[in-house]
Amino acid sequence: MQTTKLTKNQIVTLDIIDLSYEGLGVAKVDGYPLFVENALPQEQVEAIITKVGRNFGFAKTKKILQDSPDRVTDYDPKYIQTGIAPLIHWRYERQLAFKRQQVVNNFEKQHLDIEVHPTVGAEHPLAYRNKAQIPVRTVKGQATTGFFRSRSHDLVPLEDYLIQDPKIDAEINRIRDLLRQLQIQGYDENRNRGDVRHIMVRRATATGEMMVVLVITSTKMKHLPQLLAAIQANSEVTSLYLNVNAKKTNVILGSKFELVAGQEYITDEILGKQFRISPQSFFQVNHEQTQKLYQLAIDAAELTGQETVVDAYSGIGTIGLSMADHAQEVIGVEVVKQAVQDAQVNAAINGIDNAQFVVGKTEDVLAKWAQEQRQIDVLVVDPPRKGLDASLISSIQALRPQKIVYISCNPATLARDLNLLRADYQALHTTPVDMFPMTKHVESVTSLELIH
Ligand SMILES: C[S@@+](CC[C@H](N)C(=O)[O-])C[C@H]1O[C@@H](n2cnc3c(N)ncnc32)[C@H](O)[C@@H]1O
Repeated sequence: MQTTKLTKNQIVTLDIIDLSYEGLGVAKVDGYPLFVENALPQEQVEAIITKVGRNFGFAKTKKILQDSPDRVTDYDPKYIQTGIAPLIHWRYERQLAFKRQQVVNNFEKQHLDIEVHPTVGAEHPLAYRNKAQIPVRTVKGQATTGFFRSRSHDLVPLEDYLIQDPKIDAEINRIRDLLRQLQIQGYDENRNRGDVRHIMVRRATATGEMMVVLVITSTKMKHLPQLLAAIQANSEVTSLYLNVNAKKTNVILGSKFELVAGQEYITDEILGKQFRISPQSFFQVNHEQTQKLYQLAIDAAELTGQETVVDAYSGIGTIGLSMADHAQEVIGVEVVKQAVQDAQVNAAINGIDNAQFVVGKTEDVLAKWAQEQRQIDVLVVDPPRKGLDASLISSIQALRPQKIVYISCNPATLARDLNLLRADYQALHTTPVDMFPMTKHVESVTSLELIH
């Protein structure tokens, strides 16, 4: 609670004592926490207060009075302002230690005593993202691409997105130029008007195949045939889709994808296997780090060839299919139907005949299997940020797989779930893997064993 009278726009001198999980510097004024943009631990900054809340406030650095020895100085502040790379001003080794510490802090909150290994860092912490969803707006009369300033919908024009595959950047810039030549307008969200809302591009790192999805407000827009023909003129675009989203909403994609040209999918390669990816399907965004993450999951499963492995939240089947050679059988469970169809095709193109994939919610499917008293030896879970459903924990306790491999993109829900499982499962260790360098996101693999 605020005891000192701080006010918005007040200039204060702050000693930064920590970094929040959001990547903001933490300072305290008479015990009142302030979260400070562009400030690092060990720094002293002059800052302007931007928001004063009941229990905490926000501030923005105006001047650094004392630098952290770990500060990186040669960066463009746009990458912090847009949230593209909120940790870019911190030495990469410090980012890795910070991510490990996030896991440790969350485990401590749940009184969990689990060994946390050092974060597995990336050799290429920039230019790694294989997927982009870039907003298109009209700025000064012409279609413009970029990123929104954090917590706003003000477009910051960009040409270099720093953490994206540069070939994706080039394609976005090329399409933006085509929009300008054809005088096609970007979306105006206040009036729900304009033609092109977003450009989504995915590029398979191993094969170079590129998928472009143009998100438009209506297929009746002017010059659409010319635009589509010009996009296809780049031979690297092997798949071109239209997605119509006419609604006044922040959701990027409409529900229907229409293939305009090329193949329905792009194909990437992970740990020597081919994976076809449809536009609706989840696919890990960092190719280099995904292979490390999956290898850790395979190692944690300690398969002998005899096991029934369940790959829950299986996406296009990447993890299950990477384990299939070492297991008796693999069953994937995934809620997105198109992703399950991709997974089935992926099993076939890799000549894998001991893997099947089921459409459904993991919590529903495993509840049914628990009732049927099915035998599962190894359960791999890779849920979204909200973690495991409470009912899934009960099903796991009924099914009692010998091993669980928990891949998590949110250490808070990971710690919550490990705590719920602790009576039945011992967590052996957790390894954070830096899937999203320069950002605050923390991915990890935890290995658990049934307590008999
Ligand atoms: C973090 S991704 C992991 C996908 C895959 N394991 C991989 O490495 O590419 C989570 C996946 O879970 C799916 N999903 C979300 N909620 C689900 C649920 N309740 N049951 C099954 N799948 C779900 C999403 O569609 C997504 O494909």
